[in-house]
Amino acid sequence: MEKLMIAGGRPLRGTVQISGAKNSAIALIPAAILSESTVILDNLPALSDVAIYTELLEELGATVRWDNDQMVIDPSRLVSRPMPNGNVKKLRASYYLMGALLGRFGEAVIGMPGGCNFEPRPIDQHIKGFEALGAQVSNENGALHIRAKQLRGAKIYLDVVSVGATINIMLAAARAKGVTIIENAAKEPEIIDVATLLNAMGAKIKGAGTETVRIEGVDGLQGCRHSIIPDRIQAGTYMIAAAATRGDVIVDNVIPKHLEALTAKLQEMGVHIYEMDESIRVVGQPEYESVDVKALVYPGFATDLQSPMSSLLTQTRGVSILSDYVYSNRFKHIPELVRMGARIKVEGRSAIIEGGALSSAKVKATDLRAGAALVIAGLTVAQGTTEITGVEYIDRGYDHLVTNLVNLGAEVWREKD
Ligand SMILES: CC(=O)N[C@H]1[C@@H](OP(=O)(O)OP(=O)(O)OC[C@H]2O[C@@H](n3ccc(=O)[nH]c3=O)[C@H](O)[C@@H]2O)O[C@H](CO)[C@@H](O)[C@@H]1O
Ligand SMILES: C=C(OP(=O)(O)O)C(=O)O
Repeated sequence: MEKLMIAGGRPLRGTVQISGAKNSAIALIPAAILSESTVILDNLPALSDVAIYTELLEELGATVRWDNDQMVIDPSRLVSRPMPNGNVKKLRASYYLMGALLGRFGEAVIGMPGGCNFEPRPIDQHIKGFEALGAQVSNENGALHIRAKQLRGAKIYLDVVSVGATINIMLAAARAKGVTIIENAAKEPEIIDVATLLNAMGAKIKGAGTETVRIEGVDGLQGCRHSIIPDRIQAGTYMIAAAATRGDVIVDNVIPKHLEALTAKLQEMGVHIYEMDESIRVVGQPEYESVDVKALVYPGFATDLQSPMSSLLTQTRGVSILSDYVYSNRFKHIPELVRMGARIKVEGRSAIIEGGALSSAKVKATDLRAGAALVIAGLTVAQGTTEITGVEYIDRGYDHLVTNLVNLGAEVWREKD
């Protein structure tokens, strides 16, 4: 096991290149198996979740070649083998194998997914969708058995706006007979990315990115080449880190529109932001106003940026209220920030954050974005060294983190724990 060491207090300065989006990649890789011929994914991030997904596809019989930021997936020999345990339990997104295998073979046996455990992550809406398409679903010894003689298009109204359910239903419906309409669908950019890949494979999907997605099922899908969208959460994390360290950073290879909720909030605090076509420059200021932030479904403020944002809010000169309306208990990073001297109280789905300087401490990342929050906090601390354990969570979502931060002038390194 390794730990991350940060001697903070240095403003980040320079340019950081953002890789492809984790939350797209972990849906696009399973989506590729709906095809019977080779799919090439470009702009792939070098993340542990991607490595685990590669193994999952290989266990199912696919041939996968992953070189730098490109993955070549040949799913022609893939079979729908039961996957009750093992790698499926290591990541939340293994649940996309349910929709993909169901779409291609009419059956899937997949263990209940794992992933970052900040609070329960139900999949009832995914199951409701599969059932509406004509599948029979049963939970046997912790694995879902999903079978359909023939998937048939249906109208599905999601009770909650869910990224995972929207994508999973799209995957299965892509090869159903007839038309499926998903109402109250999630609108995240990663959903558009999956629909773009599927359409390039020959699917007929319209409306991805709106609350109504229409999928006309087709008999077969073929290979294609697709480039993954930039990771808006990594980009947002570097933007927040630049502001928190009073730095001056160009975050490059981004789609600025995907970051609008964050940009607006940073501007409200007093951070200077300059948007260009594919990059955003963030210029930190000596003092910031406190603000209230509500994490919501897209295009609202992303729940994945809520934890990193909490560290920045400790740098204001007032009291901020940070609420999460997607995951009401996603606050496991708060006790660790308090260990670093932050004055934060959690009340219901909100953290009440009083501005003030932080100090170095030994802290633990308990999930991916909690880890990002602690990195940002550590970067702001001028005295001493912050030690962060639980680096394996951070590796799920931030590729080349140490190199990127060092290139921006930070003093950060990894050590054996
Ligand atoms: C809408 C939203 O912001 N989704 C985020 C969520 O996606 P993720 O796909 O994990 O979560 P969903 O979008 O599916 O869930 C949104 C909400 O719906 C609830 N729910 C979901 C599915 C279901 O079957 N039943 C149910 O009740 C969840 O508990 C949650 O409160 O976490 C990901 C990783 O942190 C983020 O990248 C996504 O942007
Ligand atoms: C928690 C996250 O990932 P996952 O949903 O894949 O566990 C995240 O991206 O912040």
